[in-house]
Amino acid sequence: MSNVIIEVNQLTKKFKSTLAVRQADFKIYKGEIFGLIGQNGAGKSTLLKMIGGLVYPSTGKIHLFNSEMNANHPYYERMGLLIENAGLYPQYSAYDNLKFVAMSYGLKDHLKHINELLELVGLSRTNKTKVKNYSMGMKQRLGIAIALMGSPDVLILDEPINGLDPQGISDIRNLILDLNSKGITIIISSHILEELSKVATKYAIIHKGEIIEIHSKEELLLKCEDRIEVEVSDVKMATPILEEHLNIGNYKVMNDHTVCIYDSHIENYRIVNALVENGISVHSIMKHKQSLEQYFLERTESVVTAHG
Ligand SMILES: Nc1ncnc2c1ncn2[C@@H]1O[C@H](COP(=O)(O)OP(=O)(O)OP(=O)(O)O)[C@@H](O)[C@H]1O
Repeated sequence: MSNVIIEVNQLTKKFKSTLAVRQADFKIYKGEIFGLIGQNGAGKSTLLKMIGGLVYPSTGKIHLFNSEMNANHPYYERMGLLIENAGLYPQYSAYDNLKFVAMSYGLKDHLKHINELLELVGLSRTNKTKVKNYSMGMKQRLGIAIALMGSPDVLILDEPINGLDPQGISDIRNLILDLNSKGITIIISSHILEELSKVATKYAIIHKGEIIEIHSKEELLLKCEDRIEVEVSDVKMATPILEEHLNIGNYKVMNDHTVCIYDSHIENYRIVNALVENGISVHSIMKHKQSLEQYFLERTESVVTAHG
């Protein structure tokens, strides 16, 4: 049996003249914590809304549990969503909020699970405290409890740590790991890679509507180690040599004298030899370990690649 829970093929969403998501293609496997990372406006929410059935794709397909999705598909019941705000009733307690959701979704059977859910998200001691007096973190945890109401197999969380204080972030992170250990596949978006890195097992970088890279955690960490910074006399003369003599396409010009090469297989001496033999002075060459955040920012700025 396939472990693929969600598969999107050539998924595109256009809002009038805005291409919010362009030809997204990926699979999410059972048990993963799939991190979607992108700057503001990159298309994260739109992509998650399409997967969650809240926005209809312009073109492309979504398969959930090996079935092609269409509007009103019953498989949507196997997904819990926290996208934008959870639509809480501020004048009521967490318990009452969950009760209202259970009633309005016709999930009467789930009423008996409310206390378990409150326990799970760490809100069991809030008793009659009104939601309007909750911290942002508590509201987010209640939003997650609501998303968990129908005992979903997949949980979609859009920027769940946005605006939270360090304690709130840590609580949500622990909750995500706990839920995942109970078998729930999680899709989570953020614009902070460093934060996502504390939970995600897979990373998709979305930039201007396009999924530009997908990596496992191990691949991403490896990528961050593989940056060679070369300081030369003239960077404009150096880059054609890197391309033509060493077939290096994945680099970024940092300034007039510095170029960063993102290629793990090339030895330093080959770079130095090629440059020097072609009349370029090499002032320094150094392998750098990059922070995840730097890596993400550089990927989503103007990284020069072989194909432009
Ligand atoms: N309903 C809509 N109508 C028109 N344009 C939209 C709509 N929803 C999103 N967009 C546009 O699509 C693009 C992607 O937006 P989206 O909200 O998916 O990005 P995001 O990565 O979630 O950003 P943010 O973190 O700021 O929410 C943006 O240019 C946005 O203005």
